[in-house]
Amino acid sequence: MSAYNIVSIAGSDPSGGAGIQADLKAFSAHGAFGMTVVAALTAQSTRGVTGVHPIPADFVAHQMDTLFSDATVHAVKVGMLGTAEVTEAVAEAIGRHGLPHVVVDPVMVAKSGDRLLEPSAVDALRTRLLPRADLVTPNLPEAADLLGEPEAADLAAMHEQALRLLEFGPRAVLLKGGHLAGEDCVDILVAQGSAPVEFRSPRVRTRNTHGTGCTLSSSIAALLPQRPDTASAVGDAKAYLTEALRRADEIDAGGGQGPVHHFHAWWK
Ligand SMILES: Nc1ncnc2c1ncn2[C@@H]1O[C@H](COP(=O)(O)OP(=O)(O)O)[C@@H](O)[C@H]1O
Ligand SMILES: Cc1ncc(COP(=O)(O)OP(=O)(O)O)c(N)n1
Repeated sequence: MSAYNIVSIAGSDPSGGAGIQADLKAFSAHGAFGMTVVAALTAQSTRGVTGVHPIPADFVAHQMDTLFSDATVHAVKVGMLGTAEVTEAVAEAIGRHGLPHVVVDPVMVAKSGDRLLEPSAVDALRTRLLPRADLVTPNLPEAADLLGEPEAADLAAMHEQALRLLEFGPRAVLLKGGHLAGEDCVDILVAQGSAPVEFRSPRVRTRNTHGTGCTLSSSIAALLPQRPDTASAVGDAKAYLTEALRRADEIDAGGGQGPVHHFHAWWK
């Protein structure tokens, strides 16, 4: 019997590399039982997003209420929400159900450049959802958008922005540095009352980085109930992701930017 039920509240990526499909794979890879609340549909392949179809906010809330009135949930990962209405409904239901270990990946734009959150929803994300998050995991463009300032260009600026993001109310911020140039990919974890922690991994030279943010945040959500603290969950999740990137070229899911290898530890 699996000890942990982890829920992904996120969008669907039919190509399987990001969104709820990636989240379920990452949950499973970490020995957790995955559940989903579908918050948006996309038409998407490794070459990009060709369409977004929102789910009515009341039906997203209905999925949450139905699931949480039955199952015990040990952690939650929130990803693509698409609209302000869905963002508000998810934030409200998280509060109403008192969900534990809430990891928010504030998905705004895919690596292909396609917009996944309508611009008018950024305020709801900032003011309604972030205060309910135990951990928020923006990449550099998302952090800049949330703060309304230019993207951090070095580690010092990343530290400053991570601390300013804490002021929106999450208990911790993991600012991801994959978009900075350099031999290493460095992410910074800050939390109220503790010293910042840097997580550094060698940059893997692969084109197949689709879904790295989804995979990292869902791995952290799966590990939080299994680890003594957030830093330990982040460190183990990043090590898993780095290996998934090293083995990414073994998967052939299309002709564009492909997925990471979620099951690198099992498939020989
Ligand atoms: N080529 C790479 N090699 C190793 N780690 C990477 C690589 N690209 C991104 N990462 C790591 O993947 C995670 C997500 O990356 P990032 O690109 O910053 O966010 P997103 O996928 O949301 O755009 C971070 O831990 C980052 O350091
Ligand atoms: C449905 C869906 N959700 C999220 C994303 C973005 O995922 P992310 O992990 O940030 O990866 P990239 O798109 O940046 O490669 C998505 N594309 N689709």
